[in-house]
Amino acid sequence: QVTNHGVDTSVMDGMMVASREFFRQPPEEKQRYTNLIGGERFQLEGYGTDRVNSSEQILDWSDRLYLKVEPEDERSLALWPAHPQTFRNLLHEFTTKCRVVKDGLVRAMARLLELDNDYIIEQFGEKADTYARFSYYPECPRPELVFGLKPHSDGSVLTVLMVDDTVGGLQILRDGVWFDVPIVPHTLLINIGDQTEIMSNGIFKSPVHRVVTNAEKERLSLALFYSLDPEREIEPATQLVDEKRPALYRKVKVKDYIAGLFEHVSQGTMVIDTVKI
Ligand SMILES: O=C(O)CCC(=O)C(=O)O
Ligand SMILES: [Fe+2]
Repeated sequence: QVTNHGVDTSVMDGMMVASREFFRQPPEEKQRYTNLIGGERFQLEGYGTDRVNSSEQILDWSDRLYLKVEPEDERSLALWPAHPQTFRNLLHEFTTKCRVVKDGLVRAMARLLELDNDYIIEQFGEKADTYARFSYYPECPRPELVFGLKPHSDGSVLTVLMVDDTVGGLQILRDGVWFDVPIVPHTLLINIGDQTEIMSNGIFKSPVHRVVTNAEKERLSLALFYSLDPEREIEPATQLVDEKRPALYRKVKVKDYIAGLFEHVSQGTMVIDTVKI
């Protein structure tokens, strides 16, 4: 959890208010930004649920808006809500500020690993992808039956997460036990993702987490997933591999890893297991 992050509270609050306003609109308004091309072919970006692969798949109790925010010249502005009017500017502001937070964090992580300060920054590459995922979890009449978001670890290098400051629901798995993540208003939660686990050769671990539903209250969160350039390959840093500690993960193309992630998330399995040696 970071507090002195430099992201203005007005931008944070504004972003939450604008997002809530977007999700509270009637379905036909939100459908303008649908993630189904021609009503059927799934694309990652846009409004809707995850890709549905089979009728057996267990869906999450949530509404999603997924937008690519970086590289900036790859934004699909047509999918960025035009209502409320403040939405686009706030998202631009929020991501600009969070980028600085992320840069500071990955430098600190590189130092902790005794790598070059800029080791992780350089791994990101010129065309590093950042996605924003807005998750809106409506009140759920039968919270014991369904997750807001199934157990998973993030496929990113790291995730910057802004959560509702009145309703909990995020839980993290530690030693086989689920713990509630406490809510501290105006902090940002930082989650280590699989790409850091791989680069650090397992020194950092990406935690498994989930969101439980709530019978009385809706909940909103915004996650920024910072990921390497999809065309690059990722592997443990050579400085962290030797005879005593061999590579624990094989080299993989980032794009393939992310594709695997969505496959596994829909089935409730862990993609990181596919690259473990
Ligand atoms: O809604 C939350 O608090 C968590 C969201 C999350 O874990 C994700 O989007 O990957
Ligand atoms: Fe997550």
